[in-house]
Amino acid sequence: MSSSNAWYLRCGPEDVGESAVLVGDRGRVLLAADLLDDAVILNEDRGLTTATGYHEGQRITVSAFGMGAPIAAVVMHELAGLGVRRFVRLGTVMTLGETQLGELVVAHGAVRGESTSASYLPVEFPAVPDFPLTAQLERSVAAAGVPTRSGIFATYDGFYTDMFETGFGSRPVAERYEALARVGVVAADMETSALLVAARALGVAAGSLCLASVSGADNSKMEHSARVAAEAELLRAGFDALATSAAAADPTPVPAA
Ligand SMILES: O=P(O)(O)O[C@H]1O[C@H](CO)[C@@H](O)[C@H]1O
Ligand SMILES: O=c1cc[nH]c(=O)[nH]1
Repeated sequence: MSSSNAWYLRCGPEDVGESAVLVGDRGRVLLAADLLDDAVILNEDRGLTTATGYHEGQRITVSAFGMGAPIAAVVMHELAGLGVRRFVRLGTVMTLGETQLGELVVAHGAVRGESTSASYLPVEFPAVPDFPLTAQLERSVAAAGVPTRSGIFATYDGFYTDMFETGFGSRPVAERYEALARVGVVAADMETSALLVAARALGVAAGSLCLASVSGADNSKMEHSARVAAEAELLRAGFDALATSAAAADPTPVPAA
């Protein structure tokens, strides 16, 4: 490892690819390491498990941040500092509107209901993904043949205040979700808008592709085995999009490690 290690990720520029996947659950990094070629686990400090491997000859780093926008932005910021140029968030979301459990959902933008993005750019700035990377995500999901949908996400900080009706939020959740669904919001999560804005500030490309795993209408969840299978599809589609985008940006074949 190099002497220019990132503060929390504790790895250096030579340890990461130009493409990265950001996941919440560290178990998804271990699943990703199984799906990638020649994967190496780099770090498990603070649960920020990070691995680098290859997909279609392209080097891809996968990092887990746990939950929430502040730490997701820390991980993106450190990876960008190490030289990562394109990011895809591969996570889970809650359904809004017509979105069905089990669908893979591509973000065309996100409502900035979290606070982290304002530390990067003022609230007037839109949370929008990189458009070529997003178009590639849509092609990769379509090629995988899994049910898919694209639309606007809404991102929040408060799991038990903004996303679930517990009586502690400042506004009824169902009322807000219905208003958002009426104007085309298809999913809610806790990181997408922060990552899209941070990426614009950091000068890197970012997109978000997530599995709709929890219903925003009644809080029902996908059954465990179906969810595990769908998460593998999610990772494969994300890897395919990143590898295709990397190959288009630099047509020189990358030798395996
Ligand atoms: O599936 P991951 O990537 O963890 O993402 C989602 O799951 C967590 C909440 O259950 C939040 O981090 C949310 O955005
Ligand atoms: O309930 C959920 C499910 C996925 N993602 C979230 O942020 N919340």
